Amino acid sequence: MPLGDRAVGSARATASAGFDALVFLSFGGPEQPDDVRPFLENVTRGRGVPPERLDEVVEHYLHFGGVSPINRLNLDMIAALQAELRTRGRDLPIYFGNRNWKPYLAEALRELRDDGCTRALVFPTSAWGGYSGCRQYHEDVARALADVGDDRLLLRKLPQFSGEPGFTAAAADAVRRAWAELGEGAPVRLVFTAHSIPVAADRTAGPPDGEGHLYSRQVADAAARVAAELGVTDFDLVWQSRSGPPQVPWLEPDVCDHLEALAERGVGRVVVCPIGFVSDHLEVIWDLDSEAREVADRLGMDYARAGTVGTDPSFIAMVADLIERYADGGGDLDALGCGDNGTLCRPGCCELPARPSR
Ligand SMILES: CC1=C(CCC(=O)O)c2cc3nc(cc4[nH]c(cc5[nH]c(cc1n2)c(C)c5CCC(=O)O)c(CCC(=O)O)c4C)C(CCC(=O)O)=C3C
Ligand SMILES: [Fe+2]
Repeated sequence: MPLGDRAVGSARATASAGFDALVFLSFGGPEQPDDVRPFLENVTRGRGVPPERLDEVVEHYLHFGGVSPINRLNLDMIAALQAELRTRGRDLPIYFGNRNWKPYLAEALRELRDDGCTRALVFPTSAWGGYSGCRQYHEDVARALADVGDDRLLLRKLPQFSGEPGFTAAAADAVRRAWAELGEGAPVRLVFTAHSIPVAADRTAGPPDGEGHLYSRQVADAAARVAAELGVTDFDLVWQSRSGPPQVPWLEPDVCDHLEALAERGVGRVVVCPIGFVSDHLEVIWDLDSEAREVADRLGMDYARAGTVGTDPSFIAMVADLIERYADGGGDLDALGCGDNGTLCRPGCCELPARPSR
């Protein structure tokens, strides 16, 4: 741009830096039994997930009629967010797009472009850094843009939000409700859980000049902040839903193994808080409400699962705050996870480690 144009005035520069749409970017999930296999193939392409594991996961989805709750839950969040933005006088249109299933991100981009929008903020439904939680969403944006092939589009991904007080406040409220379900009685052990990832992927999570382990550090920080809000000093952090070949190490302990260990130590009551996920999607309702609950029942433990933040007003307000911080072109563009058109927040950030051969 010629210097003369730049000197026209900051007012114009600010106005032109504003955003005219929001893209709500999520994981996606099947809507009917026939979707399950192709969906899982999308998720695991090139990832070395053993076929036996996929067969098991197919069964989990079929147990719920081949329908993941994730799309409906995302639409609920979108409705709540739209309402919140409206009450703030910010009527940004919201477009819904996914990584692994319909509606795909590229469809959302075509739709917003056809509606005359060119500059969109992207809210990803992951709070975390790391390859799966952050970098892969940048890759989704880059791939969808290449697919749509319209170089007028600007997509700015919002940063990782695991450190936002509204996120942990909403999770703390959900733990309080789960506690209330158990009622008075013996002490209750508080157990946080998040999606396991390969140990090697955790090691490379974060900027390459940092200490790595960004994902597990963020999860541990968020858990500690929720516990602090509840006045709990002694709690556990465990992992769930591991896949991949058994000889590849993933973050441990697994939630079910941990319940066994707690029972051996005489713990009789637990609240499990799925801090790693924003909605009650399949990995929550299967792995925690079916598998882990069954283990707890067998061990004679009282078990309550805290809700996810979902449409909790303090979580939705946090998302709206985040959007407003960036909507007029402001906000910290160096914040971890923030990037334009699929550009990584740091070069080499959250590298996907080479997969060990079987
Ligand atoms: C860190 C993380 C998040 C949290 C951040 C975020 O929210 O993005 C997350 C979320 C989710 N994971 C989900 C589902 C699945 N994840 C899988 C596989 C994997 N997840 C991984 C990591 C994560 N996953 C990894 C390292 C793999 C191995 C394959 C690979 O390297 O990519 C598989 C394949 C089968 C299996 O092996 O389990 C499925 C079906 C659903 C949707 C559930 C629904 O349908 O309701 C959601 C929200
Ligand atoms: Fe996953």
